[in-house]
Amino acid sequence: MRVLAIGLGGAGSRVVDNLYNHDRRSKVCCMSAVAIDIDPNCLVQLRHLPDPARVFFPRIGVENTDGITDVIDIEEVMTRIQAMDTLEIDAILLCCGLGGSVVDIAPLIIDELKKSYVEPIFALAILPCLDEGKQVSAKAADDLDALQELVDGVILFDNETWSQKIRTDGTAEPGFMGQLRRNSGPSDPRTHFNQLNERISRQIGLLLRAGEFNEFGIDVAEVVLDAGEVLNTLKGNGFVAVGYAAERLPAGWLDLLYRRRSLKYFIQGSQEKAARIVSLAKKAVYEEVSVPCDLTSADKALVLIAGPSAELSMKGFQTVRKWIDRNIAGLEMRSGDYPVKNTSFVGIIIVLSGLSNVPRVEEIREIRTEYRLECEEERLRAEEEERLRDEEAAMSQTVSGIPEEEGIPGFVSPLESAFLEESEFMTEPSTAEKDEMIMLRGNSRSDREIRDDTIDMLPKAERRKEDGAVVLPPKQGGKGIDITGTASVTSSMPAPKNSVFGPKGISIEKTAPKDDAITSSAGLKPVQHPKDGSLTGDAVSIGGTQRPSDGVLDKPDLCMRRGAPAPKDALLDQTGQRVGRRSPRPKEIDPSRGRLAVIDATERTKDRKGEAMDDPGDGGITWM
Ligand SMILES: Nc1nc2c(ncn2[C@@H]2O[C@H](COP(=O)(O)OP(=O)(O)OP(=O)(O)O)[C@@H](O)[C@H]2O)c(=O)[nH]1
Repeated sequence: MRVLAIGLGGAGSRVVDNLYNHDRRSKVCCMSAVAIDIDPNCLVQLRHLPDPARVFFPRIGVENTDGITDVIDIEEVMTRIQAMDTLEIDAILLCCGLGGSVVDIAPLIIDELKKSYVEPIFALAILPCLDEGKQVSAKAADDLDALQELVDGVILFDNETWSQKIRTDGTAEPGFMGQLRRNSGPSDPRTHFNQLNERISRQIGLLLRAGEFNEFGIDVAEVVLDAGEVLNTLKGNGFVAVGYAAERLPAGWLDLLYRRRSLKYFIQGSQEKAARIVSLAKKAVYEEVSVPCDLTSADKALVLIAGPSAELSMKGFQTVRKWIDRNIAGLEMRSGDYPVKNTSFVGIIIVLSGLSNVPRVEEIREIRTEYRLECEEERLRAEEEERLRDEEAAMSQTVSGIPEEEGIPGFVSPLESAFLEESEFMTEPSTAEKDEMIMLRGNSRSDREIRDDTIDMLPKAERRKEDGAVVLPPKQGGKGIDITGTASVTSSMPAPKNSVFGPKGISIEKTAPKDDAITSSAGLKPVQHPKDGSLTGDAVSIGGTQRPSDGVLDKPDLCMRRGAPAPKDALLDQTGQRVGRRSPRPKEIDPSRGRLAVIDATERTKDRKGEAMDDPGDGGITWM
């Protein structure tokens, strides 16, 4: 049949070059060929294709091979193809190495070819070797899937199988040449590819020439196999395997004379010929097939025997036909002979088409699945590492005091938190706490009466309602807590060491009491945990939860000390005064700090002024 062969990339170009050579050597000349590549070296090294058939697209401005479709101009490719002699072609054959980069343009070219040609398009797809890596195999599986959808049939050739076979055959070869090959070690890639391409050209080339003949080398066939039958076998969108086996005929004049003379030898000879065809057929299917496959999974088959017409045993041919016909899954079975005059070889081609069980295809698909999983794992691992790095960076920033990035929560341990809080507390002005206390102060105003009645230790006449003392709102369902009473006891003593009365007066919040009734104000702290001995007396019971009835407290002469045991504090004992009496102001502490109201700086100023003006002689105890 007449074929337009298009080679894509390095592999495709070399294969087409070799096919072209076989076609020209057979003098059948049924092939037009073109090679497309982005590697100039590859095109230059082709040995048989004419220069116009080599189409080169320089990779200019494209960094990686992902943009191969940008490098190769499909319109230019189509122009070059249409300029060739393609008028009488029966089919288009696209040759490419799967897993490469140039094969990526195959779908685009096929689309364009379908617009211009009605002839069937087949692909000759070369599967990569396993040692080329999982990525190449995975891409090969993708390429294969893409091609299978677009073309009428995919002829598979497995580099892995044939590379191993060539190595084994080379080392097993007897004689001097075999010894030479064994000593020379592994062949270089170019020689190795040439050997592979030679195999491809024999298998596919002979098939393409079936039905074609020339006046010099080809006899008339007994069972003619025309191009249409070959094409019908290949069609069907399935995978195609081509088995090819050949044997050199015994040579020499003596053998020829002996055969002509002896009837016995003639009978033996015809059996040998039939047996040769059968053994060649088995070899073609089981050993020399382009891709190992399951014969019984084939949908269609074609048998073609070739050689000198005298050597083509019709008996053997029929036996092979029956054998294939019985074993394939489908019903389509075609066969023919291809007599060649001037050859010393007998060969057979068996085409198995519509294959559903090709182990190597399954293998590269499994490799693809594995590879994708590995890529996914790799991606997840990279993301996890990235996340951990970010977290570590955020933590180190937090620890070193660098503000965290917005939106990224940082983790601070309780110890660090306390440390930071302490630092802030020691350095910041107490404005925030003052605000909070101002709010409490509002509450205290509303309860001032209660406070005054509860803990007044001074003569009532001397007490002012506007003395600025703060009283917490009464605990729900019960008793009001008098901060003033509490504080008054404390303030009568020298400033306690407790941090509650730290220099800034803010430590109240830091040592917040546990009692839920006083969570809104830290001012109760000194009452609950007094460290000063003076707090063990009357003042504690006053500032505590015991609330006397209003009627009792309204008595003007009521003095808490009278009902309580004498305080143990030596200071109080010495003075012999009532607790409620003003004591000298401690020098080191601003007297106003004894009151909760002093937290607010402005209020404190006002209060100080108010005290100075309105309440100058309260005896000292109201300063707190
Ligand atoms: N049978 C055979 N296979 C080949 C040959 N050259 C390469 N291959 C195989 O084909 C696959 C694709 O290789 P190439 O066709 O050279 O790749 P490309 O499309 O030119 O693109 P690059 O990946 O850039 O080289 C490789 O993985 C090989 O397995 C060759 O000459 N003969």
